[in-house]
Formats: sequence, structure tokens, C-alpha cells
Amino acid sequence: MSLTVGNPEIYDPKKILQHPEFRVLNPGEKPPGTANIAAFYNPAHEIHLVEKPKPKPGPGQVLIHVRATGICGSDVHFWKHGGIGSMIVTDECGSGHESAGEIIEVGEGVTEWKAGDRVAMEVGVPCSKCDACKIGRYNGCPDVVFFSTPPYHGTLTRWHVHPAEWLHRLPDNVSFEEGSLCEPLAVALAGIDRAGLRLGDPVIICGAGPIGLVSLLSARAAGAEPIIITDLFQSRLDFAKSLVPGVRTVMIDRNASPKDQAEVIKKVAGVPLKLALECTGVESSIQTAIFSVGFGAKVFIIGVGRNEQLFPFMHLSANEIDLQFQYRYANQYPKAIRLIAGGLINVKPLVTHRFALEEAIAAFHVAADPTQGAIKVQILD
Ligand SMILES: NC(=O)c1ccc[n+]([C@@H]2O[C@H](COP(=O)([O-])OP(=O)(O)OC[C@H]3O[C@@H](n4cnc5c(N)ncnc54)[C@H](O)[C@@H]3O)[C@@H](O)[C@H]2O)c1
Ligand SMILES: OC[C@H](O)C(O)[C@@H](O)CO
Ligand SMILES: [Zn+2]
Ligand SMILES: [Zn+2]
Repeated sequence: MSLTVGNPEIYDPKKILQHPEFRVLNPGEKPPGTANIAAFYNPAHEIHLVEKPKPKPGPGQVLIHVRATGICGSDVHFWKHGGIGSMIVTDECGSGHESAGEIIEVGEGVTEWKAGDRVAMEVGVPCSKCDACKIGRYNGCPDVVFFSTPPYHGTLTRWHVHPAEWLHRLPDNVSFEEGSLCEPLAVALAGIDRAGLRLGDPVIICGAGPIGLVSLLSARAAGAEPIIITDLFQSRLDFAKSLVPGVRTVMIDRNASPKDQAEVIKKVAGVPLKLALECTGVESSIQTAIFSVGFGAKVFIIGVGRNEQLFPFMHLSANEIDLQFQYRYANQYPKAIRLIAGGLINVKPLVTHRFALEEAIAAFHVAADPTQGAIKVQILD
């Protein structure tokens, strides 16, 4: 399928690094507007612009002019910390996986797309043959090529070749920026879907970063009430309130124990919480979520964090609290686009900063600096 058809060189990260046209740009260098520049990180925790060859779409592939890309916390993490869990940065690697763009050229055999079509790119390209793929849970594919997860280069670039079957058409009323925000939205929607959230469910969302905020928008659209959101920073809680005025906010006190913190949350909720959407991956926050919810509730963990963490086992057991986890997403893009196009979810306010592709490194510095107050930094071309 996708990866075995067409020009395999586009998926071979080593071949791109060894290509004679691959080079790291000098700081301040202004490449021509047609150059295929990209933001790459490396094991030395550097981030820089590179120039790489403009790819040709092979059979089953299309060439895309990437028009909008959001910076995800994981891009910053790969740059600053050199890995996430077992995904380790061992060489130069291209960043970016929240992207939308315009088709420029189609490869042989591609009939469903033409130049000028506007698309959101689903960047996890699975094998289609393994058990996970066959049951439709392709986010579990062990052979997935996830652009921007090492070693595969990302979509924060000008020209990107993509398998035609992993693109989603953007309706006229959905912008490239919104198309790129379908990626984090897909994470939240997968969580809402698998958590089984229902109309009127009392919900807590832990963490008001981009993932907590798209989860908030999704939970509101799904009819959760009341919704409580937590964070360590008042500015993030204020942002949540501006997005969904009805949300109740709780500032987490770093010195309070998860049990004491949970008592505050229970008072604010006023009713037993049925679901926690945990969007930090921080051990104390997960513990707080566990102590906050009612008997028979679910703590659904979207955040990722330390490899090993302690959970209050007997509290979970004696309260029949289900723990569940989300790894990326499957089958969520069409839904994300429908919800944005139909006006049920408005992701536009999440974009707080915009940069040109040539300014991508400055964009990364803003995204990585909490004092800048960024929610979603976008790179536009
Ligand atoms: N499961 C997946 O497939 C998937 C996909 C994307 C992101 N993620 C993960 O989701 C998490 C959230 O992503 P993000 O982009 O919003 O990250 P982020 O770091 O921007 O936001 C996390 C928020 O949680 C807050 N926070 C930290 N500790 C807290 C605590 N103890 N209590 C309450 N709030 C606390 C922070 O202040 C911040 O506002 C990250 O762990 C990220 O890696 C998971
Ligand atoms: O949005 C998708 C996530 O950022 C990725 O799964 C990342 O955590 C690892 O590649
Ligand atoms: Zn991401
Ligand atoms: Zn597979």
C-alpha cells in the first residue's frame, strides 16, 4: 500500500539526509521562496532551518504545498529532550505533524485529487496489513510512519509528498489553520469517543494546554455539564473561560496533596464526576483526577509522562474507577472536519501566534517559552 508504492525515497529519512541538496542553512540566511526549507531538530538539542530537495509524487502520492502547521508540545519535546518514551532522536529529524495544505501535483494513478484541492494531512501512515490496521485501530500499527516522530521527517516544510489516501478534503469554510488544528482535535475526539462521554455527564479536564482546550471544546460540544478544568496557571484557566464561558476553573495548588486538591474539585463540581479527561500526564494530576471522580467513574488519560507512575490502587479498586488511555487517534479526521465546518467546534481562537516558514525557528522559541503565553503557534506559507 501507501509506503510500498510510489517514490520510497520520500519516506527514507536517511536518503533525504544524504541527498546532495540537503544542507543546514546559516543563521539569518534568506533562501528563495521556492526552496524546500524545513525545521529540523537533532540529538544535540539544536533546531535549525534546513534545505532539502523538492520531492516528486510517485504513484499513489500527491505533492502538497504545506500552508499551515501548528507546533505541538511533542515537537518541542523532541527538540529539547531528545525523545519521548521509546521514540529517540538519533539524527537530524524534521518537525511538524499538524498540517494542512494545497495539492500542487498528483502522481500516477491518483484520480480522487487534483491540483488546487485543499486538504488536511493525516500524518500517521499505517501499513494496512497488521492486526491493528485490519480492525480499524490503525493508531496501533507497529509499522506506522508518523511524520515528525524520529526517524521520519515532519510536515513543517514547504513541499511535502503524501499518500493520496491519507488526506482529508477541507470544505470552503474551513481554513488551512483550522485544517491543521484537526490533528490535536483528532486526539481529543478519539478520547471523547473511547471514553463514552454522554449528554449531561459531569466531567473534569485536567490541564488547560492545547490538548486540554480542544478536549474542553469537544466535551462542551458533546453536551458535558458541568465541566471543570484545572491548571497551574491562571492565564491558561482564563483562556479556557474565554473559549467556553460556562466552564468552572480550579487552580491547582502545587503544595496541596492530590487528595486535598480533589476535595476542592468535588465542592466546585457539586455532583459526582463521571469522567476525567486527563491532559497533563503528570503523576500528581492523574492522582488528583482519580480522587476527584465518583464511584464507577472513568479516568481517561490522554497526557503522556514519566515511564513509570504510582496510582492509588485500592482507591481505584474500591471505587470501581476505570483507567483508560489514548494513543494518537484513528478514524477521527472526517469527524473533526465536520464538527469545525458545521460550527460545533471553533478552534480558531487557539491560534495565538503566527510566523512565516522562514521564521520557523523563532516560532519554536515562542512555543517553548511559557512566559510568552502561547497556546498554539502556527507557521504559515
Ligand atoms: N495521547 C496522545 O496521543 C497525545 C497526543 C498529543 C499530546 N499528548 C499529550 O497530552 C498532554 C497535553 O498536551 P498539551 O499540548 O496540551 O501540553 P501542554 O504542556 O501545553 O499543556 C499541559 C497543561 O497542563 C498544565 N499542568 C501541568 N501540571 C499540572 C497539574 N499538576 N495539574 C493541572 N494542570 C497541570 C500545564 O500548566 C499546561 O497548561 C501532553 O502530555 C502531551 O504529550 C498526548
Ligand atoms: O499529536 C500526536 C502526538 O504529538 C504524537 O503522538 C507524539 O506524542 C509522538 O509522536
Ligand atoms: Zn502532536
Ligand atoms: Zn499496520
